[in-house]
Amino acid sequence: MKKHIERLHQIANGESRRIIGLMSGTSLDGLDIALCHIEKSGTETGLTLEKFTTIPYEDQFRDQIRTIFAKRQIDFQQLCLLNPYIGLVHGKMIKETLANWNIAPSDIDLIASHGQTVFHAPQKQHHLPDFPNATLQIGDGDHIAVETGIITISDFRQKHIAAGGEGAPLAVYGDYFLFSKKDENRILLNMGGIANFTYLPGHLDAAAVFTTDTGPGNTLLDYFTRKLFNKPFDENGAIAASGTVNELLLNALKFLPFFSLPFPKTTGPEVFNFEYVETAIQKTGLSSLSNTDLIATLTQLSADTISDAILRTIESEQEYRIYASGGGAHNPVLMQAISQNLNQDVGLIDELGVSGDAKEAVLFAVLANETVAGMQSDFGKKEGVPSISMGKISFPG
Ligand SMILES: Nc1ncnc2c1ncn2[C@@H]1O[C@H](COP(=O)(O)OP(=O)(O)OP(=O)(O)O)[C@@H](O)[C@H]1O
Ligand SMILES: CC(=O)N[C@H]1[C@@H]2OC[C@@H](O2)[C@@H](O)[C@@H]1O[C@H](C)C(=O)O
Repeated sequence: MKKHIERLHQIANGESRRIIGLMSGTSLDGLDIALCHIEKSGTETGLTLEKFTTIPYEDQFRDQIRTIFAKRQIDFQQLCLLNPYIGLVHGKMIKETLANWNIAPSDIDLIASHGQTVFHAPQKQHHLPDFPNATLQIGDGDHIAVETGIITISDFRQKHIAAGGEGAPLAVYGDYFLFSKKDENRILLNMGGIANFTYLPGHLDAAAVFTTDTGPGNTLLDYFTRKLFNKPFDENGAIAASGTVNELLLNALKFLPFFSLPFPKTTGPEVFNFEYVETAIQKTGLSSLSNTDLIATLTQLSADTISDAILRTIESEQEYRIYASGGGAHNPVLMQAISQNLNQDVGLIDELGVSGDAKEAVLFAVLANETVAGMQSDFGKKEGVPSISMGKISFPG
């Protein structure tokens, strides 16, 4: 309808935009909602995080998603039902949050919805030569738009794949626009279910920006903490701190094709799951391993594989500073182990003015801002960072 196109045109040409960024990641902990006020675009992007909240998922909702999450065999009807249902639930969460904030939906220009990743299958993982990289996020954008009355941009990852990427990590774009700093080489490390980082060179050349997943962040920790301790996660690393790293198992866990693939690469819980750890335990022939030692070992695995990936990216002697975000930044055992491996303090992204818990949701708002109001930014020919706009536009009526 013409009125929607005209509204979009108006939003695109406005001085600034109010965009709600949404993120519901691989940890399935809840929906992050970041209300952002964004001026301009690209490297001139000016961001103010007006409000942020995380709406925790109810157990039943999380369990529904888990029936299909990162599984090769699923009930196809369940997938079909969850696609609109997640969109609807997210839409309701946004409406309730806006009501709590006393903000009318008509005062919001756009919603940027990541959706729920249910399967991630880069070619390096599925090994089927006739098929491209693939990834699937559900929680349909049309449902969010109709439920909230707000124009919604969603499904960001498909264009990245169409342009030669693996569909992730996408944080790199917003990282570059918001956090590049002249004369400081920066590593922005995000530790969610899966860990990834962006390298931002101090000379600011976009063509030298680099990003990759590194492997597990919290996904294995969460799984085994749930299974063995009946807790959702290892709060403040307390369990890991009470255990001892088992070097035999640690080495067996590192013996995985993913870790020897060249960078950049992406992954997910399709690889880093119960079977992966069980296979490694069996290979070691360990007859007994305490539950706390297992958590300590998995924490060290995340720390070592993150540190190793950073060291392989950074040229020796090059100075750099690390800023961490995501739930893993709240785990002092994980943070300390990375700091020890890299022989330097690991800072928090909060030092740069954005809360580490909000960062990913903010970055999707920035991606939507680029889609609607950006001039094309040129990231050169770097693998994994195609110079494209992303997301599909859903109108509310
Ligand atoms: N206080 C804490 N101590 C230890 N770990 C924590 C703490 N708070 C959060 N976490 C970890 O952070 C996880 C949530 O992280 P986050 O929300 O960044 O992940 P996500 O966005 O779902 O994942 P991804 O970025 O991979 O998509 C929790 O599941 C938990 O493992
Ligand atoms: C397919 C998918 O959802 N990948 C996520 C996941 O969670 C962390 C890591 O793996 C990252 O590559 C990505 O998310 C962030 C937001 C990204 O695209 O930058």
